[in-house]
Amino acid sequence: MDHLGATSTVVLYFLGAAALYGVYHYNFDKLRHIPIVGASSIPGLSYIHGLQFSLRAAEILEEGCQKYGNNGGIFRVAQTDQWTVMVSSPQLIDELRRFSDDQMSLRHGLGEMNGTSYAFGTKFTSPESLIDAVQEEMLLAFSDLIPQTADEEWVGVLGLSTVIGLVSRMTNRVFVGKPLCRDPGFMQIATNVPHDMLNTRTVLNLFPVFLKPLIVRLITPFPRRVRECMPFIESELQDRIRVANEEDGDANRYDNFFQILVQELVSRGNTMESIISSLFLLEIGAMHTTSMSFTHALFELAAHPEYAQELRHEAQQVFKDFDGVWSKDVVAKLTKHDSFLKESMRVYDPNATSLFRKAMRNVTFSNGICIPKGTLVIAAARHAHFNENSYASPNVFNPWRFVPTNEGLGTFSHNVTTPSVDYLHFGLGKHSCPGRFFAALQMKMMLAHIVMNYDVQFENGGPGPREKWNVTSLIPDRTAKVYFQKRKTDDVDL
Ligand code: HEM
Repeated sequence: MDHLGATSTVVLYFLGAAALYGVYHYNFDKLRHIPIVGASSIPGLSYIHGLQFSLRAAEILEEGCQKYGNNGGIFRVAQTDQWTVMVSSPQLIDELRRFSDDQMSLRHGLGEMNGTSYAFGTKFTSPESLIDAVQEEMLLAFSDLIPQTADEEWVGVLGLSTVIGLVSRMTNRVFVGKPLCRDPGFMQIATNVPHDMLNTRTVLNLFPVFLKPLIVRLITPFPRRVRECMPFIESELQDRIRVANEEDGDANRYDNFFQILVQELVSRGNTMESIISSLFLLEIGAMHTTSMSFTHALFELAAHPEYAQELRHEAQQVFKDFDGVWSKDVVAKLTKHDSFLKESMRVYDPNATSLFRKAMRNVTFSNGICIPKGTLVIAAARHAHFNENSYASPNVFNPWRFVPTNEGLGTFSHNVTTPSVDYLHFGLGKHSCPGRFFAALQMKMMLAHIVMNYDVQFENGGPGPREKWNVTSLIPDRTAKVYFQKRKTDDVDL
C-alpha cells in the first residue's frame, strides 16, 4: 500500500508538473510556433542549453540551417539570457532587412546583442575618412609596433594585439585626431574599451533580460573609464564644446570626426561624460570588428605566403600608375586586395550572425510566422557565406574569387563593401555598416603596406594556430605570432 501510495504521489507530481509545463508552454512561450534547435523550451533546461550554445554556437546554428534552411528558413536557439530567433533563408533575410525601424530595430537589436544598450543606451553616428591622415598614422604605427630589424632577420609579433594597436591608431587619427591619437594614456583606455565591453557582455548574457539593467549597474566599468579618461581629454573637450557653441566658431580647428559628435551632442544638451561615452561606443563599433577581420586575413597570408606575390604585383602596378600616392582611385584599383579581404571575411567572418534586430511590436514574415514584440531576431550569416547556391566550392578559400575578370570559382563583380543576402559581413539594407568604407580603406592600406614592405609567415613557415569560437564569434588565436621580415626592395614605400 505504502509502495502504491508513493508511486501514485510520484505520478501525481509528474502529471502536475506536466500540466504546469503545458500551461506555461501554451500561455507564456510566445515563440512556441517557431521550431527549436539544440535546446528544450522548459525554462531551467533552456538555460542549461543556453550554456551549451555558448560552447557550440556555430555547430547548433549550422544544424538549424541544415534542418530548416529549405523548410521555413526560421528557427530559434536558447541563449542563457533569452530565446533568439534565427532566419536562414535568403528570402527571410531580405525581409528582415526591409522591416521599418519601428517594427525591427537595429539599435535595440545590436545593443542587446553586445550589451551596449544596457551599458550606454542606444545611440550611434557615422564616420568620415581622411586618407592622408590614415596613411601617415599607419606608417608611424607600423614602425612603432613592428620592431625594425636587420635585413633578413624575422621578427615575431602577436598577430591580434599588433593589429589592434595598428587599427586603434589609424581609427583614432580619424576619430579624435592629433595629439590625442598619440597620447599613450588616452590610447590605452580607447584600445581597451572594446575589450571591457566584451567582458561586460559575457557576464550580462548569463542573466535574463529583465535583470540586466540591475546587473549592469553592479559590473559596468564604463563610468570608471570615463573618469580615467578625463585627465587626458578634459581641456581639449572643453575647447571643442566652446567651438561647438560658438555660432562662428573656428570649424577648422578640429576637422575630425569627434567634433561632429561633439557638435551633435552639445546641441542636444549632453554632458562631457556622455560625450565621452558616445566616443567609447564608436570605439567599440569600429575597433574589434576591423581588427579581428584584418587579423584573420593576415593569418591567411602568413599561412599562404604565395598569395603575397600576386598582391604585391598588383600594388606595385597600381602605385606606379598613381605616382605612389594613396587616393580613392588607388583603393578602387586594388581589386585583388579587395577580393582577398572579401574572401577572408566570407570564410573567417568574426561573427557567425548578422542583422541584429529586436522586434518593437508583433511582426509577421511573409510565410505567416509571427515574431512577438521584444524578440531578438538575427540572420545566420555564416550559413549564407557557405551556401552552395551562391558560391561554387564554398569550402575552398579562393583569394581571387571576387576579382571582376576572374572566370574561375563563383565570380562576382561586387566588392568588399557591397552587402548582399550572400554576404552579410557588414549587415544588409539601410542599416548596413556605415563604417565599412573606412574599415575597407584601412584594411586595404595595411594589406598593401605589408605585401610591399614585408614577407610574413607563421613560425618556421608552419600553418600557425588560427582561430577559436567564442559563442558566435570567431576570434583569431590571441597567442598566434606572425613573423615579419623587412623586404630588401627599391619599390615604392607605401
Ligand atoms: C570590418 C569592420 C566592421 C564590421 C565587420 C562591421 C559590422 C557591422 C555590422 C554587421 C553592423 C550591423 C548592420 C546590420 O545589422 O544590418 C554594423 C553597424 C554599424 N557599424 Fe560597423 N562594422 C565594422 C566597422 C565599423 C567602423 C570602422 C565603424 C565606424 C567608423 C562602424 C560603425 C558602425 C555603426 C555606427 C553601425 C550602426 C549603423 C546604424 O545604426 O544604422 N563599423 N557594423
